[in-house]
Amino acid sequence: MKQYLDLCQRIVDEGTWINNERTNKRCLTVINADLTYDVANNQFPLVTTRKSFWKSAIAEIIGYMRGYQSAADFRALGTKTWDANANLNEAWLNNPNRKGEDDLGLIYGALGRAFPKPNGGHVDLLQNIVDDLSKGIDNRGEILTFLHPGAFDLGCLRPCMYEHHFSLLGDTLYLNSTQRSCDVPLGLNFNMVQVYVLLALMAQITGNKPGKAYHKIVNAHIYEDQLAPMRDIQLKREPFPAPKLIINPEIKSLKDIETWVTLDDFKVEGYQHHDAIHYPFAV
Ligand SMILES: Nc1nc(=O)c2c([nH]1)NC[C@@H]1CN(c3ccc(C(=O)N[C@@H](CCC(=O)O)C(=O)O)cc3)CN21
Ligand SMILES: O=c1ccn([C@H]2C[C@H](O)[C@@H](COP(=O)(O)O)O2)c(=O)[nH]1
Repeated sequence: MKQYLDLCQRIVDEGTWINNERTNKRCLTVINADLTYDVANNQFPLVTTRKSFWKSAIAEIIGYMRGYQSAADFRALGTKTWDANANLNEAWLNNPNRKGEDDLGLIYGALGRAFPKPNGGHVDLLQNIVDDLSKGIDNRGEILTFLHPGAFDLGCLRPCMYEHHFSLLGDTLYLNSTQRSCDVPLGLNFNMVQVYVLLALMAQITGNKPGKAYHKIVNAHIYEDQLAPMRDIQLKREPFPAPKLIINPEIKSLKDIETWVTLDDFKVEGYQHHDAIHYPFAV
């Protein structure tokens, strides 16, 4: 939590105003931030200085692991966070590749579960990584990438957290996740949870112990209409201790995640938080 608040404060104190053409909003921006999550000791990085809707964050990462490409599928799992990008984003609505209501196109897992090969066919990157890690193999390239520059016009949004690189030291699993663009008040609140859960789940289904997760952010920003609540409300609050995340131990394989897992398989214990703050969302 401290590292999150330090980043928010750094943006407020040292950020540069940058005009963002896509959203037509100005963003107070810094370049480069490195966050670390101690998954081994269950230090769940949940924001406590406002109420966090952590179940939505977990629904997103499960949807990415399943390769979802429809906002309706994300809603069925328990989050509405992709509705605006599917159905209110002007550029996407005018894109001839959009296949109708709720279509997100080739985003995140839709690529990671079927990455197109230059010579034809697809690779299921996630399945390959799970297979290797389950056998104790780390080929020093266990990389789940969602970034395909040739597919940018086939999806509603380029992936923000675009790469997850897994590493094994003995039977301890590590994760390095990279994010190109980060909406710190809204997106990061979710992305921290997702990096943590991805390492915890991957360790659990491959029979390894979770170690640390390292989260690199390149462009970290606060939109102009989010600045006042961040600076004058959220940053004035005292954080509470980190809660614990409990994952159903019956989740044992990627198939389990693909088939029966729901948000009821995740519980947070000891979550003390301040009141909700409703930040504006830039489409
Ligand atoms: N501008 C922008 N920021 C983002 O963080 C973002 C995007 N766009 N587009 C793609 C996804 C969608 N994400 C979202 C979308 C909505 C919320 C949001 O509204 N969060 C509220 C309530 C969530 C709920 O009730 O479930 C929050 O208070 O955190 C968060 C992340 C993250 N990503
Ligand atoms: O997981 C996510 C997804 C999106 N975001 C934010 C970062 C930006 O504010 C927008 C994406 O806009 P681009 O113009 O494509 O950079 O969404 C996030 O923080 N986390």
